[in-house]
Amino acid sequence: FSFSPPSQRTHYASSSCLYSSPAVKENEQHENQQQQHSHSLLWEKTLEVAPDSYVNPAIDLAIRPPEKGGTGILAVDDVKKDTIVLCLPLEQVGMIDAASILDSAPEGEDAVFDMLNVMWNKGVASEKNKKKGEDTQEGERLAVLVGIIAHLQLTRYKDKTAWTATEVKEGHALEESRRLGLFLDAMPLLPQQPTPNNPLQHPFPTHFLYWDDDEIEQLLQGTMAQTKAREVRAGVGLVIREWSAAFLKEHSSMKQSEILNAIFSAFTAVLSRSFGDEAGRDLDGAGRMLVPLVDMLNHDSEEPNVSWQWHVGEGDEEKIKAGRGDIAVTTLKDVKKGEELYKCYGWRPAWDIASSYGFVPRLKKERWECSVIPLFPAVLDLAPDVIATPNQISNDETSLDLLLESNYGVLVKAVLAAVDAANEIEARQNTDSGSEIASKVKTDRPAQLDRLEVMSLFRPPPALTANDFPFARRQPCVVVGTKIGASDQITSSNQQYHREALKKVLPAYRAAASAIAQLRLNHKNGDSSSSIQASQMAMAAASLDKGTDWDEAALKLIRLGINDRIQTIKGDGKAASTWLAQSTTVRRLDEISLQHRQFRADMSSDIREAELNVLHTLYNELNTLA
Ligand SMILES: C[S@@+](CC[C@H](N)C(=O)[O-])C[C@H]1O[C@@H](n2cnc3c(N)ncnc32)[C@H](O)[C@@H]1O
Repeated sequence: FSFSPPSQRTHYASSSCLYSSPAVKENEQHENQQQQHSHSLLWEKTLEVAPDSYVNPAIDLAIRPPEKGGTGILAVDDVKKDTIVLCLPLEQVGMIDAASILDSAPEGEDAVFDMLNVMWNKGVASEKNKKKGEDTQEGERLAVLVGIIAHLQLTRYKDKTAWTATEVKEGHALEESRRLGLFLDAMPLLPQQPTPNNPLQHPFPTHFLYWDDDEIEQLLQGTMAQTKAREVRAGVGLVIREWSAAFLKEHSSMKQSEILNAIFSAFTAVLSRSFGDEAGRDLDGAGRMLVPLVDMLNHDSEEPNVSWQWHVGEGDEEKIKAGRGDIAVTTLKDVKKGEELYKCYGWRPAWDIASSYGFVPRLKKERWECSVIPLFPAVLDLAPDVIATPNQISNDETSLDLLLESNYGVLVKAVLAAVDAANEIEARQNTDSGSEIASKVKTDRPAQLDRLEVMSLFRPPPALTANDFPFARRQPCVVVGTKIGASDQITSSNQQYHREALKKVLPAYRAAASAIAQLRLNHKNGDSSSSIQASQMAMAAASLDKGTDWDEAALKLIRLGINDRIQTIKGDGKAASTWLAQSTTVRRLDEISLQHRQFRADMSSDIREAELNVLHTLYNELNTLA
């Protein structure tokens, strides 16, 4: 990519038009030029106002043409391993976190801050009273940060575009939006109304929040990305409803669509640029914050060459807790002149990176990926004769399926309890025998995959019973991850990872097999209302129930489940091309919209491919196990 020194740098695009067409119309050029300077301005100004900041002379900001991925940080000279290349004192650089901005907001002055304060305090209170195993309130606190950004950006927009004094109210929002102005400018925002000459363009067209509903449904059909995208979009819908009164009050002179745009783009900014607060300052480290400059580092999970950490002297823990530490970026290896600096945003599978960051990392050699396998796949195919005579099958299938459906909560809890029991036994056995290989895999595996997670996907109603089930139902799935390679080559260490991944989820399938057996039995005995006995499932999962060989049933369930997933994800493999073809024939879209569609179609293929890769890999391994 091109890089020119600061004095004569060509300013291309900020993240706000990362993916938009390089062919800018003339009447948009002035506006874009303003945006084009935003990252460099921010870079220079941040360092100027933060006298204790440090930038190694061997690095500089790289602003590249939009098609090359926007801003990044470049080594302009060789840098040795373990060198600090950037160190920023949080106190001086204008970082944004919810707590500090809300703490200084005077009560009763501003309806948006008041509302966000209530939401924040509710989150904090429930976090404190949280029982073990309950979900954290991270989503809500992330939303509060979004609300703050949207509010400050709208205020900044009015302030910058010279609205009248009555429309730009003096107060905390105006002060903060001026203090953080350049940082806010470097985030995506699109408050203007579309006009025939200036169509509304998405500030971040690859982000799921900007896909159309039919794109989510058609292109992502069956993938985990679809579930995640639906969740994020539903969450945004909920907060918008909750926030609309306060936002309309504070920004009464703005159009509703402008407020909506600001909230949407603030969501993409927070999802794609915020950090977890590792200092634990904000209750268990669940709070998020935005830090300028450090947020210009792009992602590489396979070969990151830098990492960031809190930088404090001995005895400075109190400083970190109060959000006054330095954030330091250090090289992990020797970096050559001209190379870009990449950090790893954390181990996250393709669908997850896509839903936060709006891109799918390309696989260069091997990486951790995950997919889900249904716990109760195609239950009805298992052995219908056990529950009914052939001519009763369709009715009885329906009722057995209903039984699974109505026992959903109990089932999932029982499966998790069963897995805990099995893990305890395994842990005891491991301490006795001290398995070296197992412990190597344990330390290498990303923490997310070391715990078993059950999540819900939606599945369409079965064909036979569509009339009885005109609604999509939840399907409990187990998250399974393994290391996959860019090629088909399976190294022996990879094989070990696949095997461990299957071993990890086996207890869940033992429990599921036991549950299905119990439900069938109840059903056969005419007792369709009894719930499943968790204790029995736990015994089956841990193979304490010596009388039954649940392993065979469990392996069969996994195999069926993997097949089920492969068919669902593959089933719509043609969707992207059909859908793209419609763009020109049916929809007659303009060039930019077509380009965005192409981005989305490509992303969806990458997401599908990553999930299918995991599933095929595990299926092959299952065959060697059996
Ligand atoms: C924290 S920002 C990094 C700076 C960003 N490039 C910018 O222009 O401001 C994260 C965003 O950068 C882009 N990004 C980061 N790593 C990337 C990669 N490996 N490939 C493509 N885009 C990437 C994505 O748009 C992502 O949402």
